[in-house]
Amino acid sequence: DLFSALCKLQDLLREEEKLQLSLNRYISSIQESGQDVPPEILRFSESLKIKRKTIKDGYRYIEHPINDFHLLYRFVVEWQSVFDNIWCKDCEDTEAAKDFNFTVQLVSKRLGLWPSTYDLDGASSALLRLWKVYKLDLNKFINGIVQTYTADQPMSDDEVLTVAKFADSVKDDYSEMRWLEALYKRLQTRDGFSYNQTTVIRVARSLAASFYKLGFPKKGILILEPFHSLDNRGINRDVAFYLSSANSNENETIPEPTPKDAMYEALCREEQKSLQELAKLRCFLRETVIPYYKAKEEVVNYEPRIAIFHDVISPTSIEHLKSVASKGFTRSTVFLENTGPDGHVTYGKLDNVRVSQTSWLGTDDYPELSRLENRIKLTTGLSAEYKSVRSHSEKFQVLNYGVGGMYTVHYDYTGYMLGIPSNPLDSDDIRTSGERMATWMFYLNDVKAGGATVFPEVKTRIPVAKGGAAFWYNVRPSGATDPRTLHGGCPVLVGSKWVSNKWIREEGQMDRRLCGLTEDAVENFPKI
Ligand SMILES: O=C(O)CCC(=O)C(=O)O
Ligand SMILES: [Fe+2]
Repeated sequence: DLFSALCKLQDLLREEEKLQLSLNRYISSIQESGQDVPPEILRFSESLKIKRKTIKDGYRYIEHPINDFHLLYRFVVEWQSVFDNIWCKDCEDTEAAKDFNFTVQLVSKRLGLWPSTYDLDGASSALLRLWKVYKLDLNKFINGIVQTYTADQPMSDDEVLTVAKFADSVKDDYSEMRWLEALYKRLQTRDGFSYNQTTVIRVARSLAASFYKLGFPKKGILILEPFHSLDNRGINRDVAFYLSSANSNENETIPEPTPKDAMYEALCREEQKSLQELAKLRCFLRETVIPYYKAKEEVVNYEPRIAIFHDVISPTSIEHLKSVASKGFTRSTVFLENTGPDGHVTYGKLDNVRVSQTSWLGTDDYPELSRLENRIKLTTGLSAEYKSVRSHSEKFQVLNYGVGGMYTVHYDYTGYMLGIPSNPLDSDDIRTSGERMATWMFYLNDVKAGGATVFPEVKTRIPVAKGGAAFWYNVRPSGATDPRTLHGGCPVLVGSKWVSNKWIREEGQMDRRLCGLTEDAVENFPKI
């Protein structure tokens, strides 16, 4: 979906300006010829004027989840209905309509794919995810408020209903109820609220139905009570139905479902280590082979050791990485076997567990990146040299997550050890390089809210800090994979997130990391 693809949203924002200009031309030429413009088109054009006026900085606009939702909603629902209105299949198009349709076709060509309901579903799913993971106040969220960041407009009633309907479609009854409830509350506090308004009735009935679905018919009856005097047939029927299934021992509160990855989500919100454990963590200046260079190491977990190295990449290198990576972005895949309908097996597939854009950069194409490889070697003692066969490391993988972008918990190791037949479809460089022994991950920007890297098995959290890097071993000194390294990237709440992975392989580390004498040997790190 487009929701978390930053550059795609920027394209939409830019192309919308062209559509807007063209629509204005269409309206004035219809008016000049003395005809009437359909009122719904005039209404849309007026509201668009107001919405687009506040977009001064397009980049800042799409950093907010509610703005992103607005943008996609406009394309999938509102613009679509304008097109349907102006485009006339069986009649002779007027010059004005022809001109407008021509612009639409041009824009459509430039965008490649027009945003679809699939993308809007992705956007709804992202809003639900952010609300749940960060336990956002829903009344504020639908009004566009996330911490100190406010969207240009609150969500419209129809937009909130879209998210509730999506929750219903994926059988997330609890979320559907909460979103309808928040909308109903908002309607109640609005000037001119009245029980006989069609929107109010519609939302109240949907809310009552969702209470019923959750097994709380009495709450449904209570919601519909103020509407009794209307003597509305539909409402009366609903109430009679809920009455027939109500029983006296209905609970007061509706239990909130527990999430599948509760520790991941808790860590995304805040650190979960006890104060005693936190008190033992230390920062070190780690000696390197260069006498005057000591690496700033902050230990965030001892067993297994997970560290942040601060200030290991300069702003210039960061800009360079980002700019070359942007040219080659594709939607990230995960390393999964995927059997097609014809039985043909491919590796890597699109999946909602990993929502980001990816680009691979090697020293074969960008020799200047060897300086960064040297920096990693200097700091970790491991060789990060990229080679076309028996490589010591993989290419730099640059990732860009937009709002809602994330990577659910996973292991970085592949299960392919040195000397063991590996994925035959891997390229020569890494097929011959063994396991992903260690992960080095540069943080290339600051994220306004969200986006931490978290390790649920060891209750460890790495907040994003530009210019730093995270480092840990995915295998023990013996070479056994270490499941305690389970980790994930938290959803971006506001802003965007840029990181670059460098996976260090077994090959080439022979005399750099000692294997120890026992199966469970650990490195002799300084300990507190
Ligand atoms: O973005 C993050 O914080 C984690 C990324 C990650 O774990 C990966 O790309 O393997
Ligand atoms: Fe990872």
